[in-house]
Amino acid sequence: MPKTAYVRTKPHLNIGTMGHVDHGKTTLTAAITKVLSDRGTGTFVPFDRIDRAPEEAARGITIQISHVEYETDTRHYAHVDMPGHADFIKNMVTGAAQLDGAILVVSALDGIMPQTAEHVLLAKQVGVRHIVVALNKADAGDPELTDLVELEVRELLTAHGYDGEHLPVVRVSGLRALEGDPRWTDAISALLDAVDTYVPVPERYVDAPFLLSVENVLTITGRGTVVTGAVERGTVRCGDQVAVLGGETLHTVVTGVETFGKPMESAQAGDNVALLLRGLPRDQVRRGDVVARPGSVTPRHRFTAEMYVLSSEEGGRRTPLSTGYRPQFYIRTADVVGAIDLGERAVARPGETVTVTVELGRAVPLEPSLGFAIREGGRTVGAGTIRTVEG
Ligand SMILES: Nc1nc2c(ncn2[C@@H]2O[C@H](COP(=O)(O)OP(=O)(O)OP(=O)(O)O)[C@@H](O)[C@H]2O)c(=O)[nH]1
Ligand SMILES: [Mg+2]
Repeated sequence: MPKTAYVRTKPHLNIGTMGHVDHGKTTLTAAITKVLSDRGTGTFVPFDRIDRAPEEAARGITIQISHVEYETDTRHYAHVDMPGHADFIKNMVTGAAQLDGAILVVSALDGIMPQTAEHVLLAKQVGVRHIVVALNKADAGDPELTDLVELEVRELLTAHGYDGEHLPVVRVSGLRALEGDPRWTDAISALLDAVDTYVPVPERYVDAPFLLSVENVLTITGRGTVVTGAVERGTVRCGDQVAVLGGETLHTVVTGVETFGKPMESAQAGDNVALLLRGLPRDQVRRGDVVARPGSVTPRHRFTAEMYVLSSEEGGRRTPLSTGYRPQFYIRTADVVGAIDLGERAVARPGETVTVTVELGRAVPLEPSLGFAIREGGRTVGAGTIRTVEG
């Protein structure tokens, strides 16, 4: 079946909803697509199409459950609504989401809750530079209480290094907007205007060698193996030779490039894409592998980094960690065990920033200024930035 090609007419940005469980992220995401489909620049994606498991999505090669796409007058957006708290953590710390900006959803009825704070902290650590706040459920909240919630949210954001005083806070009701109530569809438009104006178009490294960190691997019957993810840098087009860096380095050719089910002539840094790879067996590539221009990156085991150890209030450890500690490292979309060496320092206490040397259990492409998070027993206990790569 012929498909309409993707035509790049507006800058593309990646945004997403974050916030405490049940504060209305998915409802708001659905409401945004509804308002934009009424304006004629998007397709309505109902709640239950956003909130579902990836295996259930069988259409096209780019379906990623939690991604929806839409356009405002000035931009094309890929919007990721992470289905649950665990997915949020995973996507944020691995950089899979690669958000240029985020919509922090806070229920006007409940105010700041533990995951509100945790998501703000993580967003800051993974380099999300711009946050717009949606005070959701404003239809049901008392306006004075909502004022207090707004103050509280602004303070939280300021405490984490965001411009809490000035950043946009918009009162919305995802639920009422979905029902078509004009007061609340207008509020969604106001939220989108705030995102359009407050989140700048980021600098894209389109001239750098191509690199994509694999988020998902799919098999399309009759076509082959497809990898999905966000292009971190460079450009890629059909016919390009690429290296797949995982266990061992494999060489292949890109035979299809799509975004949201539409073929593209060329994808560039920032785009969410699916790449069809020639003759690559499904079991030869997995989440966390890197697809890159051949010769442009080398997998490595060892690096030094500055690392922040989360305090227990931030959901981190209560006890210090010491040399020999072996947490899971989340680097791009990869998840790999690594041993920490603190050098002359005996221990690192929660709340401290330390310099560490890390030896990973498996080689992955590394480079200075790349971010990572460390997790143990299902929670994030630290986050850092690579300073030097050693071998
Ligand atoms: N009154 C009111 N209720 C809302 C609004 N938005 C969402 N809700 C309700 O809040 C509940 C949670 O909404 P979701 O959109 O699933 O929340 P979520 O943040 O995506 O939840 P998780 O993905 O589980 O973290 C549902 O029962 C919604 O109907 C709103 O604007 N007003
Ligand atoms: Mg949800």
